Amino acid sequence: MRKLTEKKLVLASHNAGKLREISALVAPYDISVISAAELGFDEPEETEDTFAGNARIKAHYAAQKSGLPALSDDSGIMVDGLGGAPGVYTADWAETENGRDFVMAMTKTWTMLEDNNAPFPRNAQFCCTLCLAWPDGHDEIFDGKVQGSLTWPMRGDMGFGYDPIFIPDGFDITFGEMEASKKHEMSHRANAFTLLKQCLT
Ligand SMILES: O=c1nc[nH]c2c1ncn2[C@H]1C[C@H](O)[C@@H](COP(=O)(O)OP(=O)(O)OP(=O)(O)O)O1
Ligand SMILES: [Mg+2]
Repeated sequence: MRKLTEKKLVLASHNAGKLREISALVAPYDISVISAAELGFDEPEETEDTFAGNARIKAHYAAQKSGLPALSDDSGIMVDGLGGAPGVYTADWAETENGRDFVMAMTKTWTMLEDNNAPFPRNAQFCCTLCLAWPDGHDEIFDGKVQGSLTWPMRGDMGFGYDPIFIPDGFDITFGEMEASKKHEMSHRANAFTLLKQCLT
């Protein structure tokens, strides 16, 4: 396992919600971060069908372009009653002509569960793969998950994406209703980051 000796890191994401969360997770480590979005990098096409495959594409792309180590996040929600969909395609399900619409994507997800008469609890898991890549082509990969169930209607306006309908196991509030500091203790992203920490210390 390679450690990050550099004190500068590119966050290889264009998602403001993720950037906010990853910045907070990295904050204690005395590493200055800049996002691929701030550097004006375009988004590479996510052509793989696994979280790790797409995380690798994003991190290596930003590391090559910047000449700095880069950290990417590929994530999504896997819904049991939909055979694990939308999974790697979570962001794609929200795509419209006018950009992403997660209210539409969540409505579609719930409607499909209703149409399937899916039993309760409607279990789902958030998955996150973090990839730390260096300009020389080396990378380290870490996976995190959090189990929970889906609820309807949407609740809470904190967080992003599917947060308003996801209740993590052991709680009675959605990620949309949860303080960021609490989500950072137990989310899929936090769990992957706990493993990544070995590269930072
Ligand atoms: O904590 C989360 N809370 C709610 N929703 C979430 C979360 N984590 C991932 N998600 C959903 C929304 C996101 O759009 C998609 C991942 O898609 P994914 O391609 O990995 O990210 P993205 O395109 O939004 O940003 P980017 O690729 O620039 O990092 O899964
Ligand atoms: Mg993406």
